[in-house]
Amino acid sequence: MVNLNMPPEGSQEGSNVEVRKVDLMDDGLESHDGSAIRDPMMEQYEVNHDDGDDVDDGDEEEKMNYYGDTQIALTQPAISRPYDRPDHITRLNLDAMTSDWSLPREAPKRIQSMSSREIHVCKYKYRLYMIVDNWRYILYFHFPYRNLRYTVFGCFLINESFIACYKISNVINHGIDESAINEALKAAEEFFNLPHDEKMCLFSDDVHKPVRYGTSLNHARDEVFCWRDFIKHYSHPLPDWIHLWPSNPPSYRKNMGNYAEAVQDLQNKLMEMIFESLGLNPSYLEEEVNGGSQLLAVNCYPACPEPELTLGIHPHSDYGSITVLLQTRSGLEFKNKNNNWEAVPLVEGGLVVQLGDQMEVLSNGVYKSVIHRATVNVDKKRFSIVSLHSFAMDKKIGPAKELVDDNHHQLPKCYNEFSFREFLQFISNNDITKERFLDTLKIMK
Ligand SMILES: O=C(O)CCC(=O)C(=O)O
Ligand SMILES: [Fe+2]
Repeated sequence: MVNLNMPPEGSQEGSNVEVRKVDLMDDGLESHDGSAIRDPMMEQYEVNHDDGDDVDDGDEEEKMNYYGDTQIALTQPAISRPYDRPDHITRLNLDAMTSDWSLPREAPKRIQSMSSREIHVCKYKYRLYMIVDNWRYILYFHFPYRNLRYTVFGCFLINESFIACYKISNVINHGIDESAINEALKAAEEFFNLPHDEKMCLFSDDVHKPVRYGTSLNHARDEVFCWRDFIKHYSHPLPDWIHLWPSNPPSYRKNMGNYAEAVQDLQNKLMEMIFESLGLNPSYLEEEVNGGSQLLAVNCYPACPEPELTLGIHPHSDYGSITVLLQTRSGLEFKNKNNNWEAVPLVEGGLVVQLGDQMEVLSNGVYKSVIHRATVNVDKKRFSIVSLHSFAMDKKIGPAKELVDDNHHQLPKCYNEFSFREFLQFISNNDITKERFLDTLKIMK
């Protein structure tokens, strides 16, 4: 078997996605001539068998394979089926994308002047700042909101075991009922169990559609599809969108709606804390935060016979302010400070919170949006419900003026402003696995 995990020739950490031709004959399997060896493990995933020819001849059946609900078909043209790969196969560099964790210039004066351990009594009771190695660690204690316990760690919020798990957070005691979580997950599972044709009624590759079912990031452009199905829909304010959501399974709207509202409430609290941690007023942009957009991405990652050859979702950062993620099993990974992939541990009842591009821009680079990806596993399906929060579609977000000091060249403005609509425009026209939207906003000085 060809080792597809070998780095492509000439590739290096820091480069964007690399694609290369792979000599499929090396694996000793006949390639795509209609007599390919079929792996019985794979067989069980496939409903829409193709006709065995190797060209995209427009066969209706083959087109269905691309987007079929049995996910082996979703990634069929890409990297997951050695017996079925066309000769011109391309593959993902699973290490694609690097994070720039450095502060844009020097830390803001207010941060510089803090001693390395300083306890503040603030709205949320005690806050402990620790500045280590130019990194800002902020821990909150005794947060009164239904006993929420978490840690703000660098750019991420984590639970109290911040050594084991850094730069991304699991929030516990978040106040969202276990039953709301379980019912939302049940609705997700039932939705993905629906017949293929029914789900395909919602299929679209138009990223502007308020409700859409699909796979991958950009169906029209992606050379390699992800090993996932998703249903995405706007969710806030709920009455504006819920009537567009799937009407089947019958409990979907109610269960997913309850969860969406609870997470929206949680994000309001989290945003207050994050602003406060930046030295801004907790009610900074309050109206815009409350009136912003919430997009639920409900993901299903089926078991994958060759998980090391594919990904559930390509490396990317989220466009918004914060993302609140519920996962049924581990699989989420993020790029750490050393540019290595690190798994986010599964914390029972916990919600993962990570910061997105809008927060990096708004904080003028003090906080960084996290590059993350989802892996898949060999024998178990995984679900995630990802609540992507952002400011309103046309609200331009730039660095907070309190965090910019152009006059004294202490902390120049490091990013141009952008709106959510501009991000959508970008992903419609570009392959975001090759170019990071955020990089287009950086002001080089
Ligand atoms: O499912 C996951 O763990 C990651 C999903 C994700 O990053 C996204 O939907 O933006
Ligand atoms: Fe994401």
